[in-house]
Amino acid sequence: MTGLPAISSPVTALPEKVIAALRCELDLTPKPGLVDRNNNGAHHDMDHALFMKSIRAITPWLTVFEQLGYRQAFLPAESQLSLLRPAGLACEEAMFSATGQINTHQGGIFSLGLLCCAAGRLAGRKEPLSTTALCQETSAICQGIVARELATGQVTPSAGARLYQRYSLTGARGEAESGFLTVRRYVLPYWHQESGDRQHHNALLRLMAVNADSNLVSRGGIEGLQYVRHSAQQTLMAPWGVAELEEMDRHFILRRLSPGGSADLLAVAMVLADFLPSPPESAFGKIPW
Ligand SMILES: CC(C)(COP(=O)(O)OP(=O)(O)OC[C@H]1O[C@@H](n2cnc3c(N)ncnc32)[C@H](O)[C@@H]1O)[C@@H](O)C(=O)NCCC(=O)NCCS
Ligand SMILES: Nc1ncnc2c1ncn2[C@@H]1O[C@H](COP(=O)(O)OP(=O)(O)OP(=O)(O)O)[C@@H](O)[C@H]1O
Repeated sequence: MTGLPAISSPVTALPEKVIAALRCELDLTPKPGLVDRNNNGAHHDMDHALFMKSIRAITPWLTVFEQLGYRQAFLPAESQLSLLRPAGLACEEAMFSATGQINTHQGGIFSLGLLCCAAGRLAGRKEPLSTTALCQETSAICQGIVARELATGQVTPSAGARLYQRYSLTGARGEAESGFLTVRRYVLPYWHQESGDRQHHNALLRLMAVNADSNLVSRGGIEGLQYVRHSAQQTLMAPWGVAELEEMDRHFILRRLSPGGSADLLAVAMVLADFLPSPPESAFGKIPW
């Protein structure tokens, strides 16, 4: 698949929610080591404007992923990935051509593209969209991907495959195959503890504290990953705010560390959190009269 195929209107709200999440992740500022409105984090080849271009290039493909899922909803989940992949690769190509071959969103396209496809499959079978259903469907689509593409070493040599062989890191594939377990276990249960930007900063810190982010290892080795995890854990253990995040940003930039995998999972969390039930009114300390 090269050019964009003819597409009709989206059948679910997922493509729209994904675009909103990508924009929200990008605009969230400060973000340690990552591109945001203040700076380019640990990156020399990309900035906020380039990310915006990348989001525009990705946008039409999200409906393609959703519609592939919708039309193939009754095919077994295990046959879906190979049918989705040509569109995923074409979307990556559109991103690379919009950014002058800079990798702004490869991980994001993979994780969020799968969620769009999962939503399409659920809608095609007239099943309601929920956090659990979307995660289960994504996991079903990706069953066996780590064993097939990383464990056998058959995948074309990618950063992810090398890191699996050396450190058993399963990266974006492992997260998707687990049905985004890191997000479900470490982020969503705490989503309504905060609101506004602080809600998203809290989620990003929680992700950085636990995520086996292969980006960090390919840039800074296992020590780089440990440094980021430790730094996020320490920040969460004391009162924190923008000043602490800016301090982390300075340290990550000095060490050239960019938690790109956690940025991708933050966007995944934003999409999934939209399906969480609203918190009970008492959670906002409402006076009962
Ligand atoms: C799986 C992909 C992304 C391969 O990449 P690679 O081997 O380099 O994997 P790896 O996991 O190391 O990193 C890729 C990107 O994922 C993100 N990432 C890294 N670690 C994590 C993590 N723990 N959790 C989530 N995302 C992560 C980062 O942004 C990183 O740049 C991919 O290019 C691919 O298979 N593309 C084909 C298109 C496709 O199948 N699309 C399907 C859905 S549309
Ligand atoms: N705001 C963000 N800033 C930086 N990276 C992000 C951001 N949001 C998501 N990412 C993710 O981080 C990944 C880019 O990371 P990185 O630049 O380390 O990868 P690379 O280009 O493969 O490696 P390198 O730059 O070391 O050659 C993208 O695939 C993207 O999905």
